[in-house]
Amino acid sequence: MLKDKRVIITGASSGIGEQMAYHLARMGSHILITARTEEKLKKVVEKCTKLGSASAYYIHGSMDNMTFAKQVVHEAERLFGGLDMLILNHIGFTYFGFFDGDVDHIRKLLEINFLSYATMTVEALPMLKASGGNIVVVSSFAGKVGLPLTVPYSSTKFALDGFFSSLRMEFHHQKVNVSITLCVLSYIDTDSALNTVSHVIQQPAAPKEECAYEIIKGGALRQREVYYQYVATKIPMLLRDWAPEFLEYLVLKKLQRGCTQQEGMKNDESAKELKKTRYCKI
Ligand SMILES: NC(=O)C1=CN([C@@H]2O[C@H](COP(=O)(O)OP(=O)(O)OC[C@H]3O[C@@H](n4cnc5c(N)ncnc54)[C@H](OP(=O)(O)O)[C@@H]3O)[C@@H](O)[C@H]2O)C=CC1
Ligand SMILES: CC(C)CCC[C@@H](C)[C@H]1CC[C@H]2[C@@H]3C(=O)C=C4C[C@@H](O)CC[C@]4(C)[C@H]3CC[C@]12C
Repeated sequence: MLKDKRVIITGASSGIGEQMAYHLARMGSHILITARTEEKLKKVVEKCTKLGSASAYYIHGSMDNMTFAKQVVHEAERLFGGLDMLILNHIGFTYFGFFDGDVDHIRKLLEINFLSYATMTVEALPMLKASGGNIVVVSSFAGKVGLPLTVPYSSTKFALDGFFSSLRMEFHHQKVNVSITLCVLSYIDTDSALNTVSHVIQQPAAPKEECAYEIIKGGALRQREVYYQYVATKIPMLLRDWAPEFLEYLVLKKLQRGCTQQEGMKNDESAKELKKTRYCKI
């Protein structure tokens, strides 16, 4: 289904985005990837070409700049003459820890994680309407359920649900033949996730390769939502709607247990660990 399709993937220099690029390359798609780090993008493009992509290009820049967000879409138009799939996946740098009161950080993160998604969607819509294409939005369990330690991040992911779920309904009503797939992910074993939270979160992380495949499949099949890993995200979603207090109790109990363990730490090494948990890169 994806052979010769023209696809943009954002945040594809590492992690799930990088894996999506490799899957699409094997399927023979035309690929335009983007992120900030040019050297990494170059390597991903080289690998995509070897894997069999119909063509592979990159454009580097930061998604806190809406002019750049639009430029990425224009580049696809220039290179491919149209677009079949827009995969929105990048996220900006944030901390994994208790909310520190920094509202400017929320504003900045909203620009990268949310406003650039809306900007690219608006810009790409004429091409997607012409092709009857797909918009794929990578979100998180933290974009469906409020979780401690992720206040700014979670806010941006909830915003995506509001924007894209509402837009999807308007598309149905207006008979716009563009699908919107929102992906609700659990903990995935990307380097950045493992570096950030593996010392805090005990549950195992799911494989990024399979995760990337499920996201692409959901987009190509025009599913409204993708849940990965299915059980780890779907069961708590049922609790969210039918027993919210019970879900909150389970999450808080986990957090409480983690904090008690940390408070019990006395030596220097453990104190360092605690500091890491409060202010970590996401
Ligand atoms: N891993 C996980 O456990 C989970 C991940 N997700 C979601 O999956 C998606 C991918 O996550 P993951 O693969 O782990 O993340 P990574 O950190 O591996 O990848 C993030 C990508 O975004 C790029 N990026 C970072 N800052 C900017 C910026 N300012 N402008 C443009 N691009 C930027 C990075 O490249 P560069 O630094 O070169 O710009 C990189 O390519 C995200 O939407 C995330 O929310 C959801 C749930 C769990
Ligand atoms: C029923 C539950 C208690 C389920 C809990 C699920 C928890 C463990 C899952 C759901 C969403 C996940 C976070 C996420 O969305 C994105 C990122 C960005 C990445 O760079 C670093 C890891 C991080 C913070 C994930 C950490 C693990 C989270 C909180």
